[in-house]
Amino acid sequence: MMGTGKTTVGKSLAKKLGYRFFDTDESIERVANQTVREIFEEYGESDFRELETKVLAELSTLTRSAIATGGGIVLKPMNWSYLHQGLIIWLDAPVPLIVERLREDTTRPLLDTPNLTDTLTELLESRRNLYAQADLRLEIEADRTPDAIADTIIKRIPTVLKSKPIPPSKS
Ligand SMILES: Nc1ncnc2c1ncn2[C@@H]1O[C@H](COP(=O)(O)OP(=O)(O)OP(=O)(O)O)[C@@H](O)[C@H]1O
Ligand SMILES: O=C(O)C1=C[C@@H](O)[C@@H](O)[C@H](O)C1
Repeated sequence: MMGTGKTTVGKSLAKKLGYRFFDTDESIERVANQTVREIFEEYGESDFRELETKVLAELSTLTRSAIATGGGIVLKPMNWSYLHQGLIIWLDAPVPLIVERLREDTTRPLLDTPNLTDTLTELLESRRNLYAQADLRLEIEADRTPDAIADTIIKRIPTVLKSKPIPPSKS
């Protein structure tokens, strides 16, 4: 979900593990040479989602990488086959915390709304069952630093891997 810390925590996680870090939004912006907002405005959400799937397909072949995805990656069933190439982590932050973090942010077109709390609540509720398909769910509390959250993830990875061994990749 937007603003839960995927990019911030993902970078910390990658550093601690000695992995590379990628962000699907950033990759999309590089490929399209446009911002996410510009893509939404010029071509619409559907074209953005297609680009997102293409980028995810490429990133999912990489090994030793932490990948922060856009919060809407869960919407397309096809994306799940790519997500399942890795270990999927859901950062489950409460709406008031996301509101606090994103109040001043204008980069997310789905949040162009007069009532951020209502919009985020609706979005989260419509996606909750999809996010719940993740391999690991972490409840995000306001006072936890990105490093502390990354440490918790690292501690819990061995247990998750017992029920989901990650297949070797080609690259
Ligand atoms: N643990 C944290 N403590 C304090 N601030 C945080 C924490 N995690 C993220 N933030 C802040 O919250 C904002 C959103 O974080 P971030 O961009 O990492 O979220 P995201 O899940 O990647 O969002 P999106 O998917 O919409 O790009 C940023 O300003 C970031 O600095
Ligand atoms: O949750 C979403 O649907 C989105 C999240 C952002 O990271 C971007 O991928 C885009 O703004 C859409």
